Amino acid sequence: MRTSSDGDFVVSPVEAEKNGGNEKEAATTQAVQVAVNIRPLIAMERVQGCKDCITIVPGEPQVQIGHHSFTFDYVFGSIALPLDSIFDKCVKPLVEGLFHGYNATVLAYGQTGSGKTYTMGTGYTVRGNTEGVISQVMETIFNRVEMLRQEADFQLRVSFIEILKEEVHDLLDLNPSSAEYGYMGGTMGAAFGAGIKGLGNGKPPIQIRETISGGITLSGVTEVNVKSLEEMSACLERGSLCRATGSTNMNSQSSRSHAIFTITLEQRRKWDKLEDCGEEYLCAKLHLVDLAGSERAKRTGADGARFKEGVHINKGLLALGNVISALGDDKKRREGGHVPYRDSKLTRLLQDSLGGNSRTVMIACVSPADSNAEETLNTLKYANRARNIQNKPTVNRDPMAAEMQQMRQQLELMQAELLCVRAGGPSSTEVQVMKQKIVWLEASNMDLRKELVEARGQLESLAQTAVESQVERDKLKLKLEKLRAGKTFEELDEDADVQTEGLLQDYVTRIQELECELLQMQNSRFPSIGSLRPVSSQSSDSFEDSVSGIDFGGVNSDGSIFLTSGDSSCEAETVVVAKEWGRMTLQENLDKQLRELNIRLQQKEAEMKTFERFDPEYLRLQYERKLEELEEEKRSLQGERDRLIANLETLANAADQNVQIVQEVSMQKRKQLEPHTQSDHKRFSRYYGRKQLTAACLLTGLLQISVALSSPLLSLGADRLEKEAGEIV
Ligand SMILES: Nc1ncnc2c1ncn2[C@@H]1O[C@H](COP(=O)(O)OP(=O)(O)OP(=O)(O)O)[C@@H](O)[C@H]1O
Repeated sequence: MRTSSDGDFVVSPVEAEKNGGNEKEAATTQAVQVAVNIRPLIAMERVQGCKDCITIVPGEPQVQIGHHSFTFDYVFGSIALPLDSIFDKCVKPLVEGLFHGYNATVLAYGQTGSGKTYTMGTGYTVRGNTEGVISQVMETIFNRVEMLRQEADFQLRVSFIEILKEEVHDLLDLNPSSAEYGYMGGTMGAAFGAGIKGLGNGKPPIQIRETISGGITLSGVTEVNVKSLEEMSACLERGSLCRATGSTNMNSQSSRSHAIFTITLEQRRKWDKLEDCGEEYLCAKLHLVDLAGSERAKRTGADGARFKEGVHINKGLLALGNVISALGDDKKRREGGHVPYRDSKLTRLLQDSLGGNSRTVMIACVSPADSNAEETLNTLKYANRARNIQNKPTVNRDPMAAEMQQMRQQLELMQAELLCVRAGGPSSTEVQVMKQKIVWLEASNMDLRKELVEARGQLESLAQTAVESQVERDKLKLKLEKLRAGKTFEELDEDADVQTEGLLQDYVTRIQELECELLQMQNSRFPSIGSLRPVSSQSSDSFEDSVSGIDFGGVNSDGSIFLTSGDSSCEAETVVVAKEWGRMTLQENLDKQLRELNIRLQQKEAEMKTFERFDPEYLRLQYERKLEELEEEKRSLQGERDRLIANLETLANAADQNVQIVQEVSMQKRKQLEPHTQSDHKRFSRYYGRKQLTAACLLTGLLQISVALSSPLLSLGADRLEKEAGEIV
């Protein structure tokens, strides 16, 4: 992992490979970055005639000391990168990461007097050194907060502690406990020590604790909420003044403790900006660590308290070195070897920063003086090992806060829905569901409508067939009436076209009238026919039997038919009545079918209206069932029609025989009447001729009905009968 040109962390292919090619792991594992900061020779060193013992490879982050060569992530100072670019190159990306929820640590390490405090700016005074990393961090954070104020609410807290002789001290506690008082060696301690002495506030000492998620926290530490750069700077200055410092031969103001200035950044995304990043609550910490410098008592000249401090400092740094070694050893790490974090308070506190949930940069501060060459070499070796440490920074979300946010979002959604419902509208989700349902229902409704139109078309076609049959029936009936009235076939043909047109126009009214008429005829004139009328299911045999059992009378003066028994001279009238009866039957059947079809059509329309309210799948099934029923009925009707045609054929055969009988009778009558007077003969011939004509016309009409019902067989019979009728005329 190295920084890209714009300062963001990137994973190098080598590191990805090191992580077993696991992209996800590679993306979340980052090595500790190490920068070497070579301060210039200070006045004291110059006075001592020290020489620069560090060589820098131009353009490369490489340093050489003696015959040792080291490569780091960055090298600052001397002819390398300018010192003031440390923040931009190393620390700024960490500050950016802080706003994305990543913990970060900047750790300054080095021998005493190597420039750690100077670099970090932990010895900050508002009027003093403002060039250190911390002051730039603070400035950058507040600039960024100002920039993002529209998107999120930020809360900043700072804490400042030092670890002195394995004790954690709160540098921001205005009322330190008596236990802490004794260690107040800094400016502040000197200033306020007398006032505080013996006035312990009973506050329990700061303790290092591990959270459930494995993070390290300090219980009992003072966290100051800061709202401005000034407030934060004041905290830094206050803590810096309280920090234990002391004068040694190596550094007139040597830090006698490890100091950790921690900035905690909490951010809550504003509701309307949540979509941008998807994170509602983030909390990250930036530890700015200024370690006490390693020292050699011989060189620092420390004795007494200073010596003891030095021992503790070195002890802590040794523990840190062991942790770095353990973490930096690939083999040990793979084997899950023990990392001695608990060996010191320093390592315990830096547990997250080294090998844990943090992005970490170590700034190894070194003196270029040849007098410090041995310590510098040790520092570089130490730093070089730290480069192998792999951290696993993760975005810090507060699970409780995330859950709270989820609930808050739900609440807001429900409130919005409630408002919407109160305003009379359904919820947005419901609207979506309803819209989809409407689209689907409209499509299925359209299909059903199409099917309905087709079904109506079929029904209309059937109705049209029935109408045509009825029209044909009317025409035949009219012809029959005209023949009865004494008109010839030629006269009938002349009138046919005009009358057909008229018949079609008056179809509906005429058919009703004719039906009534026929009914009246049945009831008043031919009561016995009622007993002969076959039902549609009656067999042709029974029908034939019924017909053969009738004795027909004759024709009344008005042309109507009457019944009598045993009069052979009226057999022609029998045929006429039989044909009339057959035609009536057919007519009635057709009427019945038409009525049934109309009823079914009405039922279907009613059903369709009902079905529109139901589930489309249910409608489809219902409709399929109905279609099957219709198909079945259609087949039944076709069977019925076939049976009727067969009946008519039988009737036609019977009529054929009757015509033959009529002819024979006619011949006999003619022979008998030959001797009578011419006038009688003419009258007699005219009378029988008219009857025969009537019979022939009826036969023709009857067979035309058959033609209308698509019976090719009867069509042939019709031609023959017509021909015969012509001969009779
Ligand atoms: N980059 C620099 N330019 C000029 N002077 C520097 C630089 N870095 C450090 N110094 C000077 O070197 C001296 C030692 O610096 P500093 O106190 O920061 O060292 P230190 O590593 O913190 O020492 P200790 O561990 O004893 O606290 C100081 O006088 C400081 O002003």
